[in-house]
Formats: sequence, structure tokens, C-alpha cells
Amino acid sequence: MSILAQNADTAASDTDAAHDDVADISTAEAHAGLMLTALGLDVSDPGLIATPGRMVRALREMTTPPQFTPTDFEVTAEPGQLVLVRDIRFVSVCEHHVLPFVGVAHVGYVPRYRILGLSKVARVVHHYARRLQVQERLTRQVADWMSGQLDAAGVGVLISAEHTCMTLRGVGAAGSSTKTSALRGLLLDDVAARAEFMSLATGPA
Ligand SMILES: Nc1nc2c(ncn2[C@@H]2O[C@H](COP(=O)(O)OP(=O)(O)OP(=O)(O)O)[C@@H](O)[C@H]2O)c(=O)[nH]1
Ligand SMILES: [Zn+2]
Repeated sequence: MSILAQNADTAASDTDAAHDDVADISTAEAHAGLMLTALGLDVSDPGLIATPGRMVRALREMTTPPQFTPTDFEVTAEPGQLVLVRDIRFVSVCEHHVLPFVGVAHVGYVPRYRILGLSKVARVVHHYARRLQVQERLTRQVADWMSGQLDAAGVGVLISAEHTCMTLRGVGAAGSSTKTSALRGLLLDDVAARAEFMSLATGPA
């Protein structure tokens, strides 16, 4: 078993590189203070004086994708063997309301000749979650990354999440959850492989 890819060229990235360059923290803090003031809140109150700064730091933390270097290995794969990492907890931020949505992702794939370090499966989820998102795109981006990185015979991603913009405000649908899936290759086309993925992802842990 040999490491095939472990260098910065293969690190997960997309448009994230621009993130640090464009952030202007002091301007963001000033605007956060102005927004709270415009909402009728007294930011000179001792309890609120540091709040604009905290708001900005918290929002930045939740919208800054963690980078990582994928580690994948050459294998003689068992034909049709499913690898599944399930119950990966994540926190993301709804791009409509800038409120958190939180849930779990189940990520499976059928290797062709390369497997991914297991921790990297969770890192992929966190990479695409920690930004302004919609659940459908998060699901698709994780599936596309797995497909592209591993040239897998099949990829399946299931996500179940609570959107606080609809459970804690607005319609107030407390207890609701949203499920999304993205299936590629064998896990889309082969009925038995798809059933195995669904049953291992959603059955008893
Ligand atoms: N499809 C999809 N919709 C989402 C997601 N996150 C939030 N939304 C929805 O985005 C929509 C935004 O709709 P708007 O009508 O502009 O927002 P709003 O006036 O605050 O609507 P309410 O939430 O119904 O009060 C809402 O229906 C949200 O539930 C997501 O990940 N996927
Ligand atoms: Zn929302």
C-alpha cells in the first residue's frame, strides 16, 4: 500500500483562497455595531460593547472552510466493496438567513483502486460545510469531490440536517429535518449496491 497523493497540489480548495484576502475584520466589526444600533440596541451598554467583535469572529469562524491535504492509498480493492463513514456531525450556515444548519452526513464509496484516509472523509464534509451553504449544494459538492479525488466506482452521500431558520424562527417547524442525497456511478445505477449503501447509512449504527 503506498501513498499516492499527499501534497499541497491536491489539498481541497476551490475559491477559498480568496477568503483571507478579502476579509476586512475592522470594517466588519464597525458595520456589525452599526447594524445592532440600527436595530435599536444599545451597543455602548457594558454587556454589548464587545458584541460586534464577537459576532464577526463567530461568523468568520463558521464561514471559513478548513483546508486539508487528502491522503489516499493504492489498494487491491475487493470488487464491489463498500466503504462508508456515517454520522459525521457538521455545522453549516444557511446562505439565506446566515443562521446555522446542523446535522450528520453519511459518505460512502466503492473504490476502484484507491482508498481515502478515513478521517479525510469527515474533513471533506467540514470543508464544504463551513461556509454559506444550501444543503443540496453541500451534498453535491461532497459527492463530486469524492468522485473526482478517488475515481471511485460509486459514491453516495446522504445528509440529514436541522435548519434553525425554519425550526427556531419563521415557520417554527420544530423537530423537522431535511434529507438530501447525491449518488454517483454504481451507487446510483446498481440496485443492490444502492440498497446496501442506503441500509448501512440509515440502519442501526
Ligand atoms: N432548498 C433549500 N432551502 C433552504 C435551505 N436553507 C434555507 N432554505 C430556505 O430558503 C428560503 C428563503 O425564503 P424567503 O421567503 O426568501 O425567506 P423568509 O421570508 O425568511 O421565509 P421563511 O423562512 O418562510 O420565513 C426559506 O424557505 C428557507 O427555508 C437549504 O439548504 N435548501
Ligand atoms: Zn435559512
